Amino acid sequence: MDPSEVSLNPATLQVVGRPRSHTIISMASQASVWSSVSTRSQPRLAVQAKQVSLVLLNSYEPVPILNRLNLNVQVGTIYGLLGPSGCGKTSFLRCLIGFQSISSGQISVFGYPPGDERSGVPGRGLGYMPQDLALHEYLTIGELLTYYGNLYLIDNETLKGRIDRLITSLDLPEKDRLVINLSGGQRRRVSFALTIVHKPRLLILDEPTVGCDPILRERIWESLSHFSTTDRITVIITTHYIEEARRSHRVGFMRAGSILVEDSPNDLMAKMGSNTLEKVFLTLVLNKTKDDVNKCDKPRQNHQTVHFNHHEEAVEVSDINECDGPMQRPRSVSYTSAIGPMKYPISEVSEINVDYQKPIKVKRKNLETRILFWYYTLSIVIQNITMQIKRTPTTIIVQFVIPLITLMCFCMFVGQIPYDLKIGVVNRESPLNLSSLFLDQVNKYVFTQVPFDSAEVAKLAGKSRSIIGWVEIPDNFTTSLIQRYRKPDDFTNATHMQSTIQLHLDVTNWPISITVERAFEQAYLEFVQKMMTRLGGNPAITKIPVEIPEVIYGSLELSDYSGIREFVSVGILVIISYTIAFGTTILVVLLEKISLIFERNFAAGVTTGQLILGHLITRVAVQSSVVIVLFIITLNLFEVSSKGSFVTAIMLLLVHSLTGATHGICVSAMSSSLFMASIFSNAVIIFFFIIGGVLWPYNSLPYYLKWIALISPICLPTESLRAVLVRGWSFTHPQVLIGFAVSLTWTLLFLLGALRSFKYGVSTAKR
Ligand SMILES: Nc1ncnc2c1ncn2[C@@H]1O[C@H](COP(=O)(O)OP(=O)(O)OP(=O)(O)O)[C@@H](O)[C@H]1O
Repeated sequence: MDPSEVSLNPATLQVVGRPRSHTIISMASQASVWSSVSTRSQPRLAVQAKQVSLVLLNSYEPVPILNRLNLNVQVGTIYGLLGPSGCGKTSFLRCLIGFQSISSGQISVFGYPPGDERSGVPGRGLGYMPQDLALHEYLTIGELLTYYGNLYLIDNETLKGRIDRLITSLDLPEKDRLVINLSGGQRRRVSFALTIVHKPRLLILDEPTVGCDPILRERIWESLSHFSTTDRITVIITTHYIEEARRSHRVGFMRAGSILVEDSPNDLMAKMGSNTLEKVFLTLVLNKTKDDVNKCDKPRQNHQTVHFNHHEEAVEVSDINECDGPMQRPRSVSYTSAIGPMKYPISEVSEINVDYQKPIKVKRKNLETRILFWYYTLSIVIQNITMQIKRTPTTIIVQFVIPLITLMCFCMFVGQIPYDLKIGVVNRESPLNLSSLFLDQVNKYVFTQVPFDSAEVAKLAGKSRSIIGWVEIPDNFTTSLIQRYRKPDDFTNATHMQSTIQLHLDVTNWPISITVERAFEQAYLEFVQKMMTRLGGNPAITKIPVEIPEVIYGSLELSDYSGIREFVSVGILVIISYTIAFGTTILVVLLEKISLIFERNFAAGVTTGQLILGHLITRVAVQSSVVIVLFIITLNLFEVSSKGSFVTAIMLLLVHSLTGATHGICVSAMSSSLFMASIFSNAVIIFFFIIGGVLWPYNSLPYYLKWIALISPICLPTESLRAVLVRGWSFTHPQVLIGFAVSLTWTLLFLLGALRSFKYGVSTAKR
């Protein structure tokens, strides 16, 4: 029989499940109800796992995580999933919710496979409390509860009432307190409140009591008992506080990916001859094998009497099933809580739980309704992210200020002529000669001339880098130069040497040495023209006989250096708009992913597409303003041409930011830690920066690298932006279009990569 077809009415269950014998069942004891029911009728199962195996692929080899795991959880019971750290509890829960696909076996949740809409899991039928707190730190308690309440489609009035009741009964601070200002225990209570705000029919709690004080732990267990007893919520809970799991109706002990044994805590303790569940745990997990346990699992001979009184906080077990050996002794176990009565009765929480007696009905939604619902959820996600962005204005300021400072620094010095360079002068001629005329022409802004008596001393200064080089002028320079000019046919080697100015340079700094060479060439041209005038020659013959009467694109007014600035600054603009979007997206998305906020959202029924789109839309909205401001500053302050359409240029930069943001989401989806993401992203960005034609024309790249550069997300979009700005090409020009095409293609690829990686998690299940 399909478990989902069984009536969920607790009254029916009690009738069906009433034992024929003289078993006494306390009304509060669902444990005994279920142990009786299970022997007499086919119970309705909330969760059933049959022979479930999971193998994950890490970087080196397949890792078996779950191994033929079998587990049954009946509706309206608390199931304690116990086991040593790393035995696979969380992995199983993730499979159950549908976050992780299993390698083999079968799981059904309320009769359907995980992820099936009819089970309501993930979605409104599930309350999932992940191991981490998974809370947005910059939202208030009220905003968080409202966010999840809206996702679960609770109407405003009802939600308001529930939030108030949850705050009171879980003893939370006022609802406009930011989560970041809460204590650890308060955060855990908020996390618990988010899990139950929508009256789910299945609660999955992964170590909800870890790090909680005894009062809080008691409160959580009290709530769970109430939910299962009164409201027939099914609870699956993992915990390392083994003794507290005695309040479950059934516990399953896991080891190495499979369930060793499943039973009610009292039965287990009796069978194992132990008076604490912790001893059972140690015996099972450390010493015993499954066979040892099964030896004791003989048919029950005695009736069972269980008293479980919530109000007195005591459990008594007597006349326990008999078993061979040490298991035969009847035992009486009592568990008394040291906690006094709760400040707020749990019934205040329970008031919100009413309607999970019925299976979730999935109405056939038409396409239009589905699309509307999809956009409704997306809009809630966007509102939530926007609220967080508003709460952290410093991050927006940083997004503006850091690129602005970078760009300003870049434009302030890249392409500017170096100045105040100390150059040594060894002039062997007497003053008032042509050598002095030459030295007068050397640019005084660029060079400070430092006279030296001999070449040896100048060389020592050059070696110690107190000067960048020195000029040496021979003692007979003027006479030899005039002779060279007047009698070029009578030109000897000695004349050549005597009429030559020698420049000794440190050429390790390329821009500096180029500056020196150019400055001296310029000084020499000016010197020769002045000399011609003095000697009665025609200065016009000293001009270089090559002219550029017109330019196709660009301007000759730009000096060499400002030309470099114009070339590189366009690339820098592209890199900044890409990397800021890339970096901030990685930070935001990866932090949400590793703090399990994404998991909580998925569990609430938000899809990967909605989360990705929500982040993309908000990121690009913030990024647009950054890009526009930077672009305007670059154009106006730093001599960058803007011949083409402003709108086309901005559009190119925005599409480029979008590529950066999707790249960030893709890296976040594939990374499991910030460390891994930062290593990966730094490597990628530096690679793109170097081969993307930002610093130097990509045409100089070796042939095979050129092709890699051309298909990279930086190179062609940078060329397109240059084409728009410097040449004034329009949107329809093929070289501009190709920039858009490359950016959009990469955006699509990154999106697909992100969707795939988020879907399958960091590791892929091997079938
Ligand atoms: N993505 C992964 N790739 C490879 N191995 C993984 C991955 N995730 C978990 N594991 C391994 O799977 C095993 C089970 O992990 P899981 O988190 O399910 O254990 P657990 O029982 O919940 O532990 P704990 O009680 O400490 O939370 C561990 O050995 C863990 O190292």
